[in-house]
Amino acid sequence: MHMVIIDEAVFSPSYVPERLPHREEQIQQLDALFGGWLRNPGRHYPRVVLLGRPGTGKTATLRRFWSTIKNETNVKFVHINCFIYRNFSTIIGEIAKSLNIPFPRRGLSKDEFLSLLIEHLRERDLYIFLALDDAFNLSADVLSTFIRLGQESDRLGAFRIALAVVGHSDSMINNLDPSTRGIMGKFVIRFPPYTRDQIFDIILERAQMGLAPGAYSDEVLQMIADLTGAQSPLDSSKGDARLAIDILYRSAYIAQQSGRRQITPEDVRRATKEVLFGVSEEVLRGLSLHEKLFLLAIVRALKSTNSPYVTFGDVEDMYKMICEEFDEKPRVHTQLWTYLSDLRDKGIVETRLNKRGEGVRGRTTLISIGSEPLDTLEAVVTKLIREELQ
Ligand SMILES: Nc1ncnc2c1ncn2[C@@H]1O[C@H](COP(=O)(O)OP(=O)(O)OP(=O)(O)O)[C@@H](O)[C@H]1O
Repeated sequence: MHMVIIDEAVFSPSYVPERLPHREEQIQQLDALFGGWLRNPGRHYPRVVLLGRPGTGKTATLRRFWSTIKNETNVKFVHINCFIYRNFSTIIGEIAKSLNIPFPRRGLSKDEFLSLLIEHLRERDLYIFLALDDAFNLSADVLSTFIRLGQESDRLGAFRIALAVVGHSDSMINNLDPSTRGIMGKFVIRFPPYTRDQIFDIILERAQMGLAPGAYSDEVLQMIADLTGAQSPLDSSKGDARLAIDILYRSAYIAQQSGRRQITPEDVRRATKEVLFGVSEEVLRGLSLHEKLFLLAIVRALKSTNSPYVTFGDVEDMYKMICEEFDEKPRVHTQLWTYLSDLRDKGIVETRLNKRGEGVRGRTTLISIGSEPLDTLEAVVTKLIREELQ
């Protein structure tokens, strides 16, 4: 079998790459808030909230930042996954475990546990950089406890704790009582959803590290980037690098299992179908007759090429042929553009502008379908058209 994937490890969820493209600013902000304390800890309480939707690199950025610092310091990094550890006793237990502190499992009050922790830090002259990841899983009460712990840890002479709280949205902080909210106050670093171009850079680096040379083309990476990247920061469902990397890996796997050396657009469609919901038949049924004919034209035009994209012009030609086939009078050019934007809004097709556009009208908009194998889509759309014409 041809090896398409040459390094599985770079696709594992825990892998943190050397470079994190497009997160330079966030790393700098972390350094501004924590760098001084980490290199010479104790004199104040550094704290931050990292906010961004899933897959925007919050955890990776935190880990990358830490790895640039760790050798210079007597601080320990304690990372708590709050999806798994949700209540006070399991979190304090995890902290104790990662510091090798022998802790009684029960029998102490919350305050006694906290005092014991601070006491141990003082005795061993240790400091901790505590990351509460996915902290929206915690109750406001538990989250407040750890935010205040840092504030109060100087009772024994030094601020022994730095805190990073990670979440998806402002509501995690807004739900806290005003005085605790005040402690986190203005220390917020935001992680905007990755745009298509940014996702492209990220998966290109991953492909260079993990896939055989020649196994991937720019076009295939672009296709994944278009599917997963945000078109604007307001695009609320997109911008997830984890999803993009996952689709890349699955596409590579499918190519490899099929005994091919190269990932094809159809591999990407199959891979995407595994991780996203495909287009539902209900949505297709709701399209007008000519919108269905136009969609069928996109599908057929894509099938006739090996490229992930076709131009609007190609589709228009195909549409006219299909109208002839079904004995329908073609709709006018401008109407077709309306269909296209509707199909895009419904998530059935993606569009992008051809950067190397030759400037010929209709040749500059590229259309692709990433979420559904073309054969399935063609069969369903054809069936629906026939039903409607009967
Ligand atoms: N800028 C980047 N460069 C390279 N890889 C990245 C980048 N951002 C994220 N990734 C990768 O995407 C995946 C998800 O990133 P990460 O776990 O940091 O996201 P997150 O924002 O913490 O998500 P969640 O909120 O779901 O925990 C990881 O595999 C990570 O390595």
